Amino acid sequence: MLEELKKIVYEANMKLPEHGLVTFTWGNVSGIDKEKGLFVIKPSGVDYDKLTPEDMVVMDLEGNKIEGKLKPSSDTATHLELYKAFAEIGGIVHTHSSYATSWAQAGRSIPCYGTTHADYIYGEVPCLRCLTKEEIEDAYEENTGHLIVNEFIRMKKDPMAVPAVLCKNHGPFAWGKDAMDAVHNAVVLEEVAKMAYRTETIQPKVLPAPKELQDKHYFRKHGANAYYGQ
Ligand SMILES: O=C(CO)[C@@H](O)[C@@H](O)COP(=O)(O)O
Repeated sequence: MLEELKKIVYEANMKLPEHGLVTFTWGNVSGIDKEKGLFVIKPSGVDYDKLTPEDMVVMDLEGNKIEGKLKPSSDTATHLELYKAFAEIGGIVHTHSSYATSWAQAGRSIPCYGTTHADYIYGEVPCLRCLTKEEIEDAYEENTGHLIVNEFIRMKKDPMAVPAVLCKNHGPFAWGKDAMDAVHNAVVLEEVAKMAYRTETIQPKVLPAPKELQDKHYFRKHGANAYYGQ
């Protein structure tokens, strides 16, 4: 079932250690088949060097395992809530990548300090609050998904213009139009987090890049008037 998607999601997962975004098994990637209403996700706690495409787990949007001999990622319910809320999302990545997680642990959103960030992410990468005691104790992963969805709606953020978020005291989630695009955005997020940290270290009083510059770089690559590339 979904052999092609399993292969793509497997390959997307393997990009995480390749890009230095995961230590041990600290991350997962999923991808959705929107027509079938099914998504494929990495199994929980399986070493990347032992992972195969056949190990990928197929889930439906009600949280039922449809195929796979292994347990799905412990973060499956978070992925599920994002897929249910945002139809544009085709792939999701969760990691504990070092710089993005450091910002999340500090409870800081990542300001847009330059065009590297603005080329991919419109405005800051928001850091959301930590879950409450009740939210943690009851359906933790599902509540993480609810928080991301509710906060994006409250902040009127388009998830395709801001394809990443930081969960306080936890770490980043990134997403994209498919699994590989989500990995691409997770790599960008980590680079941007690293650069922002260094920027504040070199100049603690630094301000975000001018709005006009952010707009120019974001919109020359995205939307109806984009002209970047071939
Ligand atoms: O957040 C955590 C662990 O704290 C998980 O996201 C991470 O270890 C990956 O878990 P899975 O192996 O996908 O279940």
